[in-house]
Amino acid sequence: MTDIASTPLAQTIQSRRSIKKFTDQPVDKQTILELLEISKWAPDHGVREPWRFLLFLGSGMEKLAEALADYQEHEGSKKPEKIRAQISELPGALLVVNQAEQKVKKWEEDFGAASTLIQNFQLLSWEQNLGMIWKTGDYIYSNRFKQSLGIDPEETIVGMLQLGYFEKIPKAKPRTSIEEKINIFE
Ligand SMILES: Cc1cc2nc3c(=O)[nH]c(=O)nc-3n(C[C@H](O)[C@H](O)[C@H](O)COP(=O)(O)O)c2cc1C
Repeated sequence: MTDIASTPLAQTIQSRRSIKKFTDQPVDKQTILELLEISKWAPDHGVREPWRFLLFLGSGMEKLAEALADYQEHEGSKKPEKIRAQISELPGALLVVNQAEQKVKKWEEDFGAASTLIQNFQLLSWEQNLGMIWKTGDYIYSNRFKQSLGIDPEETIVGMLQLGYFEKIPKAKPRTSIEEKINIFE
């Protein structure tokens, strides 16, 4: 019988961690495109492919940094320059944006589909030693932030993935045994 926990996929799922600190190693555009081409094979109700992406790499990070600094300034933050510097220094970021959807059922299905695509992307990237963290700050709901990046207010930002290569893997936060979370009817 196969030992489920020791398959390569099981190992990748369990060892992946969110990464916040990256090395200076640049992230290659072609690698990201290849990873996304595979990640798109996600479960997706109606195969609506609700997503589109904004990829920022290298000096392109300044556009994202500017949008975030502008958002923070508008919100009354005294330190917009801090966020500008933090974001500009990142090797890359990917914004996952879902199409406008008014019906709750479809919106949730689309959010679920994009989330599974993101997890595919996280796991595949992990295999390539490319780390990331999925960020959902308040800015993702801001029309001002959206508009400064050409995102329609009706579109949904599913997440901002800050990404890059890394040296240190953070310790895993403990997870509860599924036995404590399941009711079985048999
Ligand atoms: C929908 C979603 C939103 C998240 N938003 C944030 C965020 O805004 N800031 C952050 O530090 N981590 C965020 N995370 C990452 C979680 O904090 C992280 O996955 C969790 O701490 C477990 O750590 P691990 O990914 O290393 O197992 C988010 C994760 C998900 C799935």
